[in-house]
Amino acid sequence: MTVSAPRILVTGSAGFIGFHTCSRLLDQGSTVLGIDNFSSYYDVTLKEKRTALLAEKSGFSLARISIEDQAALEKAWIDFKPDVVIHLAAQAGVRYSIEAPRSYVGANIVGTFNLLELARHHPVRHFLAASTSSVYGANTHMPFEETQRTQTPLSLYAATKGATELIGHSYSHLYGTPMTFFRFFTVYGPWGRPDMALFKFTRAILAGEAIDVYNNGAMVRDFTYVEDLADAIVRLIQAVPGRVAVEGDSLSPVAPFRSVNIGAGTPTQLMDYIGELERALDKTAIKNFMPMQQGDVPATEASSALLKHLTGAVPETPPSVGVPAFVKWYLDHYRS
Ligand SMILES: O=C(O)[C@H]1O[C@H](OP(=O)(O)OP(=O)(O)OC[C@H]2O[C@@H](n3ccc(=O)[nH]c3=O)[C@H](O)[C@@H]2O)[C@H](O)[C@@H](O)[C@H]1O
Repeated sequence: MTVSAPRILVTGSAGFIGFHTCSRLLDQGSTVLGIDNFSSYYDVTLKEKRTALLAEKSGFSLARISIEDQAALEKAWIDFKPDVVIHLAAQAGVRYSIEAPRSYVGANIVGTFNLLELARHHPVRHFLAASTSSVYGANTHMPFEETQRTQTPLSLYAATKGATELIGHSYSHLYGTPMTFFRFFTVYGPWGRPDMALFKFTRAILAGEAIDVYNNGAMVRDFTYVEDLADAIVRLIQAVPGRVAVEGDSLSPVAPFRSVNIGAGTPTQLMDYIGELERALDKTAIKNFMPMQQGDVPATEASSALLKHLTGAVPETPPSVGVPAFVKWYLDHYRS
């Protein structure tokens, strides 16, 4: 699939999902401006290495700025003149939002607001932004459909992401900006985030250390392989919200705005995910079973029907393929 919009501004380009998204866009011939502040939330060398790979591709440029720095952001935006914006920069992590709540308000609320203000004054063809499956919060009706209520977040992380969807909707209504908010479901794969389960477990198992297994392992996640996710993001660029709703659509009745799940709809038990990792590493994990953590949700399962309607494809890579792919990358990256 080709991307007709040639100039794409991607925030969070040094991040896990930003890196994979930029990589795919550049391979398809787009011109990409990456924006990233290289936050020290996790190992900055990983972000530098991802960026070095992007810099080898033609069409990529980088602005090392924070989305909280409105003046710097505005200059970068005006100089680049994007047709499309893909906003992935965020303070991520569900459980860390208990420890460091203020960083979530700054990056997620203020940062997103700055970008929306720029889209208001310098219109783009499509503004796409990352939200999360965590917005479904206390909902228990599975699969999670985009038309469900999302008023019961269980963490500040989820609350800030839900708030950006609401703020986005108001701007889409007021200024006519076409907007799509992606709800990601536990994304994993090569170049992954060191604060997430797969990376933490791999490091611990290889070091002969115990892994912490929350809620005694009684957790379910609709894990999404990152290559599938990047493919869905790129396809959704073309699905500019208009006036006509498709079946099961979350399209706003008053604005060119929708939220869409990016998930496979094939949930996996946490213990099975750990089992895939043990097989890939050929090592049994020492397991430290722990209680439920504050802010966590016990289960997620995406309805992928809307994504299928909009793009013709849904994530298909199962953990039995994706987990070994992560392990191969991890061993190549850290053992060479
Ligand atoms: O889709 C989302 O809404 C979120 O996905 C991701 O959150 P999670 O689903 O929590 O991912 P992840 O850490 O891989 O934990 C996976 C499972 O392992 C459990 N888990 C985790 C760590 C640990 O040490 N032990 C453990 O049992 C853990 O309790 C969970 O059951 C993103 O980080 C987040 O930014 C957000 O986008």
